Order: sequence, then C-alpha cells, then structure tokens
Amino acid sequence: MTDRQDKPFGLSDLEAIIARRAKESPDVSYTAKLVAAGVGRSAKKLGEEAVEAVIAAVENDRNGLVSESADVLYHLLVVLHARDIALQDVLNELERRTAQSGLAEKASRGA
Ligand SMILES: N=c1c2ncn([C@@H]3O[C@H](COP(=O)(O)OP(=O)(O)OP(=O)(O)O)[C@@H](O)[C@H]3O)c2ncn1[C@@H]1O[C@H](COP(=O)(O)O)[C@@H](O)[C@H]1O
Repeated sequence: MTDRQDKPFGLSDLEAIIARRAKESPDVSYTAKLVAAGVGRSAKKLGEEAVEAVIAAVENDRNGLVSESADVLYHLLVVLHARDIALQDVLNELERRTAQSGLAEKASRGA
C-alpha cells in the first residue's frame, strides 16, 4: 500500500504538490502561473476566495462553503510558498496557541 492509501490527504500533501508544480512552466500549471505573477497576485486571489467563503457561510451554502474553503486553503499555501514560509511554521504557531484560550489571549492584550 502506498502512503496515499494509508492516510487521508492533508495540507502537507498539497504543500508538496504546490512546491513541485511551482517549478513547472506557467503554460502547464496554474500554480506556476500564480507564482510567476508575484506574491501580490496570489495574495489578491486569497483575499477574493476568502470573501467568497464568507458569502457562502453567511448564505448557508454548504457546498459553496466547502468549495470556497478549498480555494482559500490552496491559495493560502501558494502565498506561504511565495513568501518561503513552511506550513509547519503556521501549525507550530497554532500549537503554541493551544496553551491558552482565545478569550484569555484577547484579555491579555486588553482588547
Ligand atoms: N487545489 C488547487 C486549486 N484550487 C483552486 N485552484 C484554481 O484556482 C483558480 C480559482 O480562481 P477563480 O475561481 O477565480 O477562477 P479563474 O477565473 O480561473 O482564476 P484567475 O484566472 O482569475 O486566476 C481556478 O483556476 C482553480 O482551478 C486550484 N489549482 C490547483 N490546485 C491544486 O494544485 C495542483 C496543481 O495544479 P497546477 O499547478 O495547475 O498543475 C492541482 O492538482 C490541485 O491539487
């Protein structure tokens, strides 16, 4: 059995695909096209997809929210790749935050 059959598809799998496809020609890869256009382009796409996810959530469009969430996660990983930030750095930050409730963190900032 391959790794892929042993475990469900995860964000680290997509991160690896993005890193591989970014090296391809922009003619054959959307990822490569985005990366070649500069971080501003992928960041703008991330913002657009986030707004579309927000709209799907507010409209209670379940399928739309799943689809737009996938777009958000893909474009976020492209932005992280463009800025040379590993997904693990983000996961480490999330793990660090598990030591404290979000409300306690907010109160510590006086917010
Ligand atoms: N997960 C994704 C993924 N999600 C969304 N998208 C693309 O993101 C774009 C979303 O933008 P829009 O909905 O605005 O569509 P669009 O008008 O075509 O986009 P623009 O021309 O405005 O950039 C679409 O072109 C989608 O195809 C993705 N493109 C690629 N992937 C993954 O990346 C892998 C490699 O893809 P390539 O780099 O294209 O080989 C794929 O096998 C997938 O695993």
